Amino acid sequence: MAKRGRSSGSDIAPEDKKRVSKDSLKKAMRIFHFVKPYRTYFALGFLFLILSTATTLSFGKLIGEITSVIEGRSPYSLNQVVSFFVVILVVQAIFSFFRIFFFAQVSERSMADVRRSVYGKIITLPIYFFEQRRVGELTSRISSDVTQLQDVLSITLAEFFRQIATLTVGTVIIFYLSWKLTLFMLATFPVMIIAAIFFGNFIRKLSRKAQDELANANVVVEETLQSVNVVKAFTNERLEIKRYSSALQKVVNNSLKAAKFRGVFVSFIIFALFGGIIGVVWYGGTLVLTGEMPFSDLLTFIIYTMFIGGSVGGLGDLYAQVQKTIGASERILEILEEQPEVDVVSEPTALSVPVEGRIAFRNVRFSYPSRPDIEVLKGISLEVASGRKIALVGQSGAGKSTIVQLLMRYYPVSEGSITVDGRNIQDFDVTDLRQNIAVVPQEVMLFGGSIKENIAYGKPGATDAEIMEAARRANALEFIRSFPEGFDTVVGERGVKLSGGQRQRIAIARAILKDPAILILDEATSSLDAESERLVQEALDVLMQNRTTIIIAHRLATIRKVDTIYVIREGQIAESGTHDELTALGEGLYANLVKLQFEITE
Ligand SMILES: Nc1ncnc2c1ncn2[C@@H]1O[C@H](COP(=O)(O)OP(=O)(O)OP(=O)(O)O)[C@@H](O)[C@H]1O
Repeated sequence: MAKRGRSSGSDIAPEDKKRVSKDSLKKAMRIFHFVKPYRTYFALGFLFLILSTATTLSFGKLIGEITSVIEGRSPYSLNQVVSFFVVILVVQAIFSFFRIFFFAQVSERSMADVRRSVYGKIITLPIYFFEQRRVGELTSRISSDVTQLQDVLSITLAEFFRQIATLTVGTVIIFYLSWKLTLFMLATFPVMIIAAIFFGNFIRKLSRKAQDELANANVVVEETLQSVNVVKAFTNERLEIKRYSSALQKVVNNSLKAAKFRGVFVSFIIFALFGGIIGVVWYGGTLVLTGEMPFSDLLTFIIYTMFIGGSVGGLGDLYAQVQKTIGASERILEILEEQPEVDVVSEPTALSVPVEGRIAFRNVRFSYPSRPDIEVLKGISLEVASGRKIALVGQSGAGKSTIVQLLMRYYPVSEGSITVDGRNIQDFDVTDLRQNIAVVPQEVMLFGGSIKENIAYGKPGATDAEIMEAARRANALEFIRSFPEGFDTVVGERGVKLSGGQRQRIAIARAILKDPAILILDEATSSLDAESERLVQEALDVLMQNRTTIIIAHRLATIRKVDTIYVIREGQIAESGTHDELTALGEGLYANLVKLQFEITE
């Protein structure tokens, strides 16, 4: 029944070329409301950031002071200054520790909150949302986009502040030391700033492209590992390696191109920086020689100039970080703003009146949101009285699964209505509705965990006795007991592989435990051996008792006893009636299907 989401390459990552405008910043800032609960930590972190930056900034002055002592122009002794230096170093270390400690508190906790919210939102979104996205794209929201935000909180923000503080305080200090030399030095800066902005932008675009290419390459890995059986069955290992290699080659080409420009950029900055320093040393030396400036001031000046140069160089990088973060937070906010279909915030309340399970489809028309031009259901009307059983038969692609997906409210109908107990399903709380429906799917999916946990998925919190009783009624007790660990046997990806029939009986046990008014059976297309078939059929008979049941039937032998059979053809009901009525039609569709299956099984 479950169809895999259609994936399209075009929507892999919404473009990230966000300009750092006032608007985009303001929008991205909304993500900071996740920081609010931790604002005390944040304030403390910031305080220590200011203190540690101030102590770092004092190093330049201290080195100047030591030179002053050597020149014999200081009232302090060398030991005094050096001891003070050591004290400052220790204090700086303590400040830095607390800065990191408090910022980590904020970033780790708030980002876990972001991840929780994003996951909570994603899992409650309607099915059609997942058909428009790749799973990899969604997981990268929770992993890499949030990591990007986390980096900003833990590193970038501190760096940004440090650079700005260094820039302003440093400039004030050097102005104070010698305005002439400062003006001389500042002459080199505009060149660097213009180059930084120009190159920075360009390099960022290139890196972004390389990142996209890497994401594309990862999609190959993800898809093929997920469906490794298919790859192997078609012996397409070589083909996939080739596909991955060519995707990787694109990554390498792009990254190398970006690296070339980054190399030019960095060497230019280094050249300009040291060129500036040489110029400053030359001019400063002249000032010292003419007696306009003491040598220790020149040394202090040079150290601060280096500080300032470093922060200007770093600002370009930080700008890129900020841009990336805006992109990341916009993508996260986009998901957070989606409309969920399930409310997980308020406690679920029990329905005031239990559902009886009367189902009616009235002239239901439907197109999948991903393919609005193709009408899959073209006016389906059917009724099932409470506790009755119907079967949907018809060729593959006729629309059988779609009918039950609409009943589950995975998608809204385009026209017409579906009612349960006379009430439109749109008016139900979606959780209430689905709590009253159990599905035994074609392909039973087991979660990694014990058999007990897998059965309890039908009713979280069920007691051991309830689980065992459900397993017994589902004819599953015997095979479960045959495992040495019994109910604690781990199944799923890393555990014991269960056979198709065993998995189905687990699904039946789940449904028995859930005890819903409405049951949907999607018959497995692959047939089981006679013994398994008997066990499953017996379990199903138990499960179906007193429940409204819709069977998506592939093997007609199993539906002889149902109350009404609906033959679906191209989204319409072509025939309906009991098995006997329909076979009596002679040249009818159902009669032909029966003949066909009969011939095949013969
Ligand atoms: N999620 C989807 N998005 C778009 N089209 C879909 C989706 N699921 C099914 N379809 C299309 O809707 C039509 C009906 O599919 P449906 O799965 O309901 O058929 P079915 O009768 O259950 O077939 P089968 O017996 O093979 O499961 C098909 O043409 C199918 O391609």
